[in-house]
Amino acid sequence: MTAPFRYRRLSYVALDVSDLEQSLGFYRDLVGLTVDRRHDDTAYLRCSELPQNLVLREGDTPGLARAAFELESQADLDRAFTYLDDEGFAPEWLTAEEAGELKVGAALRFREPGCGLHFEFHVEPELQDDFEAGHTAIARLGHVVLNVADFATVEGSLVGKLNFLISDHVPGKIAFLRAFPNKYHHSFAILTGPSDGYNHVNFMVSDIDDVGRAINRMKKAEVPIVFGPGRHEPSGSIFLYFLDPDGMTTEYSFGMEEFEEEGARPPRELEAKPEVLDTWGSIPDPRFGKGGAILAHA
Ligand SMILES: CC(C)c1ccc(C(=O)O)c(O)c1O
Ligand SMILES: [Fe+2]
Repeated sequence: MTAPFRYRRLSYVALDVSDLEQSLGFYRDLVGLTVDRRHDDTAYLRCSELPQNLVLREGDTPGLARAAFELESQADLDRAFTYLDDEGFAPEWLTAEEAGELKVGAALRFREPGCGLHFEFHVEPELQDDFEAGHTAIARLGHVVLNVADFATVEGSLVGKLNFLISDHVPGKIAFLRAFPNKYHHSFAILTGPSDGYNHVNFMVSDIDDVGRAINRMKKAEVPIVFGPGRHEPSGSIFLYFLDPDGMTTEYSFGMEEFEEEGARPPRELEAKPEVLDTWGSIPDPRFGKGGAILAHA
């Protein structure tokens, strides 16, 4: 462990979409998120007690604008700022107004140079303890995945500098990363690809029936299902992937391996073969994980 800060969890992801009304309808009515609030061209949706798990903004290019992680304390955030600055990540504090819009106590942002993604670290999100799920028992925002052209550099930065631990990997091709000391098998993953891009966002559901019901709901709404249902070997989860109105991929998954902070098993080296991605034998549609850029702006 090199960096002097501890993650609490993946808090939210921000996507630019081509048509806010259309995407809002998709993530609310089909994925099952709740719209918490809207300001101008931006909507804040949630599936948990956090003030947002997905931020949607209308923009010219659909894609991933940022991934936001909650750190354990203000002291972690302060140490992270100094460390990131020293390491050349050029972090910037959000203004009080921006942090207020996000309903967090304080926040910083920086751009990871290897993949170009903006990361946000924040603390003290305003929690709504009586939050109730909609038609789907989404437990939490699970993970976000990127396609990266320079896999070794990005993996080196995330693991060597930003406190992610490898839970499992296909060496040089896929890395499933947990945000230490968060217990979930992965909150972030990278796949090698010809160019940098957004692969998918995942929501973890707490009932296997939510996956089954989603198959029929998506089919009825003519939403393309692009992979699954199946079971991932790495995390052990049952999954389903489908496309949003801009062709960006969303995953539902049920179940995931958890790790203790101390004494966790070492990372496994997995083979680069289709059965690792789905032990039930389905094959991804060519559109899986292809829609959406990693955006130059946060
Ligand atoms: C097919 C993608 C890259 C994938 C593979 C495995 C898991 C898992 O073990 O949970 C995922 O979540 C994935 O998105
Ligand atoms: Fe996933």
